[in-house]
Amino acid sequence: MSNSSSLLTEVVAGHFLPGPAEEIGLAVSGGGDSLALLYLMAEIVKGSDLSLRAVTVDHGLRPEAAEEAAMVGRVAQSLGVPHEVLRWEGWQGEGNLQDQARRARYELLGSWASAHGIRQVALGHTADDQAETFLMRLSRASGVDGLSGMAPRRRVGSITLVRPLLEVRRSCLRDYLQDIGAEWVDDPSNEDTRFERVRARQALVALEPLGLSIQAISETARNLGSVRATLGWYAFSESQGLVRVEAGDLVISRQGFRVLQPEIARRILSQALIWISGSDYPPRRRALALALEAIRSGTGMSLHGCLISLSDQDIRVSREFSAVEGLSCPPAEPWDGRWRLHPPGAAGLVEAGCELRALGEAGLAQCDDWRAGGLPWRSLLGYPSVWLGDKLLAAPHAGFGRGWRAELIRDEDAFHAALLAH
Ligand SMILES: Nc1ncnc2c1ncn2[C@@H]1O[C@H](COP(=O)(O)OP(=O)(O)OP(=O)(O)O)[C@@H](O)[C@H]1O
Repeated sequence: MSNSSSLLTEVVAGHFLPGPAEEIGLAVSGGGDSLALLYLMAEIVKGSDLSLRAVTVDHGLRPEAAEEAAMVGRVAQSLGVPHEVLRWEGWQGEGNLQDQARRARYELLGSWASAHGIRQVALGHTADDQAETFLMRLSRASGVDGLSGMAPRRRVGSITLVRPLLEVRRSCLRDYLQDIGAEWVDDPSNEDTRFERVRARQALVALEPLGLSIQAISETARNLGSVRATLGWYAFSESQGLVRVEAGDLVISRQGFRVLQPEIARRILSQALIWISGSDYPPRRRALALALEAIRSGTGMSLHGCLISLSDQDIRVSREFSAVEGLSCPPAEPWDGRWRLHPPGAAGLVEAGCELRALGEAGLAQCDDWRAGGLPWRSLLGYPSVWLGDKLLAAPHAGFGRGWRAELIRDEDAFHAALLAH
């Protein structure tokens, strides 16, 4: 092994410290970076308690994709690594293709890992990817969170995504592949200047003479990552004493919120809106600034499918009725991604044809005892209830219909913990 490849092996191995026997997942596209990762990891696990399992997602978008996936399969086999191909067939021909393909890929990877009991999945992102992302985010005037770029480890549901090459240059991996006589595939879209990432890559070449090197930019992203983690920690620690869950609402002490540093207040409010709405993304910075201003001046507002309302003591964030007005599902399914309703009785039998919907004014008008639960009227409109056609059968939060029980899927701990991760 040459000096440079033993250094590379050491860098990658540093991300998988010795521990109990474990199978590590590897997402390999067929591109040079993740293929190099496959070779390096195969070297690292030799004689250790670690084993590997590789996967390629075929998005079915390019005719060559199936052959590329088969090529990865051949390499994996030659290294004694089991390999599978997962196919994505979800493209409807509308919206942002790259974004949808990426989301689908992570979803497929997550279910694949869970099905194999894999807890860590390694990805081939490099320092170049990090610098490109930084530049793209800079053009959107991102804050600390956006500019921190990708983290070397990130927990997503029950798996941890590991990026052992985040400090390694792409050119270094190409040299390594050439040294060992390996082949890889260059995706033609990597040259397509219609993509912002490709334009960022070209701009980085132009910036290099100014000293704005990939190394320097990815180091800046790393430094900001450490600031992001610190801010997340402060937001987490403040939120423990300030925020509580009341049924499905988040209630924040107004007095405590008022004296928070603006950045910490922004993080807590942003996370509250994500937690209630179930959205993958935070609200836009500008919208969030308006909401913070509305809270400061004592008025509420609607944002991100949530209602922010104020009382003398509290800021209450609840689901906005209009965001869930048309939502219905069978009683056994989660409603709005955040509620499970359990029917009365041990057998849990449910009348045929009934469904879960938002309570709304029509439902609430039938609930004489709605005040007993202590939730404000406007919040209650967006709570789940059980209907048979136009007939309200149960509204557990409004004291209507016996025996039905509502359970929150994302609990209070999940709210606080998410502040650490974002
Ligand atoms: N189709 C895919 N199947 C499996 N893993 C993938 C796929 N596409 C991307 N990945 C994973 O995500 C990482 C980053 O994706 P990106 O789109 O930057 O990679 P790429 O340019 O397609 O390939 P590479 O990073 O391997 O050169 C890859 O290194 C790989 O680990």
